[in-house]
Amino acid sequence: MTLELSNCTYGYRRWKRPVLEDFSYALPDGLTVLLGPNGAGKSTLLKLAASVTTPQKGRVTLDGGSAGTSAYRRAVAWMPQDIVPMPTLTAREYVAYIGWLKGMNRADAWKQARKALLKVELADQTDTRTNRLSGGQLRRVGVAGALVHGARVLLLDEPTAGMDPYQRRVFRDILRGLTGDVRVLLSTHDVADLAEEADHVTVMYGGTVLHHGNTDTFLTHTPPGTLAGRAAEAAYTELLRSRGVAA
Ligand SMILES: Nc1ncnc2c1ncn2[C@@H]1O[C@H](COP(=O)(O)OP(=O)(O)OP(=O)(O)O)[C@@H](O)[C@H]1O
Repeated sequence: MTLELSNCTYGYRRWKRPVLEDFSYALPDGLTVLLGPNGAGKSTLLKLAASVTTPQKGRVTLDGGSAGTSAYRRAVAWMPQDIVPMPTLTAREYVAYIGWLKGMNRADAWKQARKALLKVELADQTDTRTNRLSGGQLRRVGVAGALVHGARVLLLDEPTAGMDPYQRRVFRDILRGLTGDVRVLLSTHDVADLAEEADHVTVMYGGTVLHHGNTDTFLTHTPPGTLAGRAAEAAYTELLRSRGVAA
């Protein structure tokens, strides 16, 4: 199963330089952590892969099938960077609605929404309206939304931002518990928290991929003498520095 962006160009404004230009990327198996400074293009890459936006040039495909088809949308889950609460919907209704939009029937979506909320430990908030949830709780609702339809590819935009340390751990356990050939691309600034969990690390800067490889290769950039638990963070900083890029 391969999700691929081939020679994609995408810009938000016609008169401005595109954010991604002739950009190609193939999502490897397992968990890939996407790192990069603010404005590097991480969210843009995730939105194109999620088929939320369409490239002005190039193709986005899953096993050769084009993005935008219902099969593609069903197979690919996206958690946006900003989860917008819907005041009229409860947490369970919100997650079920995502499932329904992804092609599930109402009964399945309703049932799976509860299961997904249990996974993110929000069983006690299923009937709470989404505008009454805290920022961290709302992000967990977003994670539940990405899990609800049993997607084969999860695209998660800063899923742990605003989560407390315990919930970040619950989230890591959810990732470890994914079974079968589920591929995950996850953008984060919590380098220390997630990069060492990953199978692969992609670092973006200025709309290009600065580094892409397995986590061991990424960690070879860690300077000697780095404190335990800081290896990923130090490797990231060193990598940017060695390429003349300020983090
Ligand atoms: N809706 C938009 N309209 C215009 N420009 C945008 C829009 N969204 C993003 N951009 C621009 O596109 C570039 C890439 O942004 P993107 O959100 O993909 O970066 P990012 O790596 O996800 O950043 P961050 O870590 O801050 O979330 C930035 O220069 C940003 O200003």
